[in-house]
Amino acid sequence: MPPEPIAHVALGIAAAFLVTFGAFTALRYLRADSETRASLRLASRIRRTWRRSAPMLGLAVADRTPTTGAQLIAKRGRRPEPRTRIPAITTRADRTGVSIRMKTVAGIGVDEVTQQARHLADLWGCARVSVVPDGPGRLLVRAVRFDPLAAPTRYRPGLTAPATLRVWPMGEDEYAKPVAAALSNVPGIAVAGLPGYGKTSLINSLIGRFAPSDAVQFAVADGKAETADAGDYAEIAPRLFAFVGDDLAEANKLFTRLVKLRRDRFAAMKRALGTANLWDVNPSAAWPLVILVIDEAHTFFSQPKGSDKRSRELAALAAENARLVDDLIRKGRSVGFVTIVVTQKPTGDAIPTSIRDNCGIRVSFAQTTQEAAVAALGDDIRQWPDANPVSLQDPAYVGVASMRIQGQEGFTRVRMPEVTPSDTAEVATATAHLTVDPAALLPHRDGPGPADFTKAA
Ligand SMILES: Nc1ncnc2c1ncn2[C@@H]1O[C@H](COP(=O)(O)OP(=O)(O)OP(=O)(O)O)[C@@H](O)[C@H]1O
Repeated sequence: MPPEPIAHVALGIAAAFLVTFGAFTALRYLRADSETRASLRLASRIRRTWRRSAPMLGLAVADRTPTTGAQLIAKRGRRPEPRTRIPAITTRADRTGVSIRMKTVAGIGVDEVTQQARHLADLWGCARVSVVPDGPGRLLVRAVRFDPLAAPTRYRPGLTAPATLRVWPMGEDEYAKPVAAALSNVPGIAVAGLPGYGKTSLINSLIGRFAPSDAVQFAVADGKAETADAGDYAEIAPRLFAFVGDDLAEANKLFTRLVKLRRDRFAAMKRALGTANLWDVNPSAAWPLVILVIDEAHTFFSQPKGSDKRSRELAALAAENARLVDDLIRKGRSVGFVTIVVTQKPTGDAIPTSIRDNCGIRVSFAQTTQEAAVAALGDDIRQWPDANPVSLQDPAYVGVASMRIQGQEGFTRVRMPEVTPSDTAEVATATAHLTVDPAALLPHRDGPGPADFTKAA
């Protein structure tokens, strides 16, 4: 074919491609909601201006070594101009902002881009910009248009069982990225914070989310409730296989029963499941994950002052409660126990430090003092002032907690969705038929082997 028609065909193909691409972009824009449209406009601005803004912020390098091609086409006797190399980017917009995938170039990596994060945020008109590695030679830059921590969210649990019990989706971080806490192989979770900042709502989210699964059983000791049929958990009682109020002796009976269950499970598990760790085979209806929530936990552990007979009895019960819960946290992980210790007062005088420090995950809503923040999250929190729960003392931060996230350095603030007691109660009532005492599910010592038991279950 002569050269002219070839050029026409190539131009035609390019034009068709551009028209299709333009139509696709316009359609995507028109179908998006107003928040996503704003993010799409931002993404387009970031791509358009990147070649100019990257060098202005020092995110470009001069490549002085000419390529072979450049040498060949350079005018005789003249050295080719150095090339400016900037990190290549692609963007993806969502409701909250834009995720930018960036390829590193020599000398410009995560540290260099992080140093410019504040300037990038100013340049793009964003609330925040974060930078994390995304595999070798790649970065993920997240630009959020507004502060996700400042906007309360709500979660309404449904009746569908979660796809996995290994993680608990908790909320979103300050870059609107989902945050989940591992439940698998985690012995305990400590939740601390001032009254009214969202601890109960967080527990509602846990119960509401996992109640539809027949592979989870819940027990609650509520130090706020005077009787077992009062307080925050009364309406979800149908989905709890055990429930006690603030009576130390009743709580003692529950913790003793659970330690016995832990031991019996340990004795039976290897034979029945062929493993000493339930997470190797995942919890099931016959071998459910046992979640024990101890709310206002200090009620059950604090030593009363006074030397009269009653005080001495209560002190003995509190010490025994501490010993039993410590046992569950230290030894319960592999047999499928997760103990959640919720308290307004995380300091050593209220919660034994061995219990608190053995909890693999620690979460803190607002705190009034540095001492309480350190007790809740550990000494390292002093080095992360932005995420310190003392700075969360503001009505705008009800529902925001600080925690460590696996694989991420330091502490992160997380916006938890509000889950109302009535929504949780609805799920608990609808799933009440799934409630079973896990002790009743244990195979008898001389009973059926693993295969027979699975059938029986
Ligand atoms: N995640 C959230 N987002 C927005 N608002 C929330 C959230 N969680 C709780 N709230 C609001 O704060 C109020 C108090 O929450 P919650 O009862 O969970 O606090 P708490 O820390 O358990 O308090 P207490 O220690 O007194 O039990 C709720 O009634 C609700 O209106």
